[in-house]
Amino acid sequence: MNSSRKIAVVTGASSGIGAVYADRLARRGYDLLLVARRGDRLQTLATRLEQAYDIKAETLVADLAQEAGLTQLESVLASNPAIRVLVNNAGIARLSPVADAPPQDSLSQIALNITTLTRLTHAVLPAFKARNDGVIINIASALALHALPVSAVYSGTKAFVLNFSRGLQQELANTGVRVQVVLPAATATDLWDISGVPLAALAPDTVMSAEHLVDAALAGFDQGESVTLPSMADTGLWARYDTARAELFTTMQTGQPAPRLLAL
Ligand SMILES: NC(=O)C1=CN([C@@H]2O[C@H](COP(=O)(O)OP(=O)(O)OC[C@H]3O[C@@H](n4cnc5c(N)ncnc54)[C@H](OP(=O)(O)O)[C@@H]3O)[C@@H](O)[C@H]2O)C=CC1
Ligand SMILES: N[C@@H](C=O)C(=O)O
Repeated sequence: MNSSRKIAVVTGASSGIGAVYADRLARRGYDLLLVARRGDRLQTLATRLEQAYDIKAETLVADLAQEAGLTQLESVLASNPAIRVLVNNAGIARLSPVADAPPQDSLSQIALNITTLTRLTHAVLPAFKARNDGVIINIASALALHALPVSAVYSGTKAFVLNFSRGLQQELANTGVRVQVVLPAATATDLWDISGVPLAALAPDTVMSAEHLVDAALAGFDQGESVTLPSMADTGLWARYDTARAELFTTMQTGQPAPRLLAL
């Protein structure tokens, strides 16, 4: 993924994983469009990266959970032919039982983690396909594969990101457009404290740094992985999981109720 003056767009670049993606893509020679709500942080990062890597970094201050901000970024993505990479990273977690949370907590996760990611993908795909070139990196989560009593909605949104990405990978298989989906496990970012579960409550040895996470995810990209679990050492585990998943799907195509479920 080296480039000469192509633009990478990183959503949620004002902190955490997105800020590290911005750094690493700048290091690879990309110009950047950094997007988030906190413009001061975006600008500080943009200035640092321009100086460090001799690239151009622009910022777009936008609330991607609101129509105005999302539409603004969609039109940039659809109209700037230099954009070759989209990192769909912006996301939030609100970790609590559904019964204890206001509906807005669920809706805000669905809006940013699902709707925004989907709309931004729609916005870049026509140009990527027409050029037969482009990269979309979607940040899901280990919780795409797992649900906790406090993560029903968050896990649901990340399961969407995983399945959306895997469907897209098949749709784009015969094109030059690559989609990578990344499933980080716990990573040391601000997300936790904002989510309602403090980072300090996690066992430190279960938490990866954002730098290690992004470097591992990009190493997975470079090695051709389409689904990257950055903290998973045994790739055979994923292979077995995915084989079992595919077998399950195939064996469900019987057109008949399973024998145990036949009415007595
Ligand atoms: N940390 C972890 O353990 C894990 C994180 N992830 C995923 O990684 C991604 C990045 O999160 P992470 O770096 O951890 O968390 P951070 O809270 O550090 O970063 C979230 C980013 O999203 C931006 N953002 C939040 N809301 C909006 C909005 N409405 N409009 C635009 N931008 C917004 C924030 O910027 P601003 O507030 O300035 O708008 C910030 O830049 C998320 O998708 C998350 O689900 C996945 C697995 C594990
Ligand atoms: N963001 C973390 C939990 O809420 C995760 O995705 O693991």
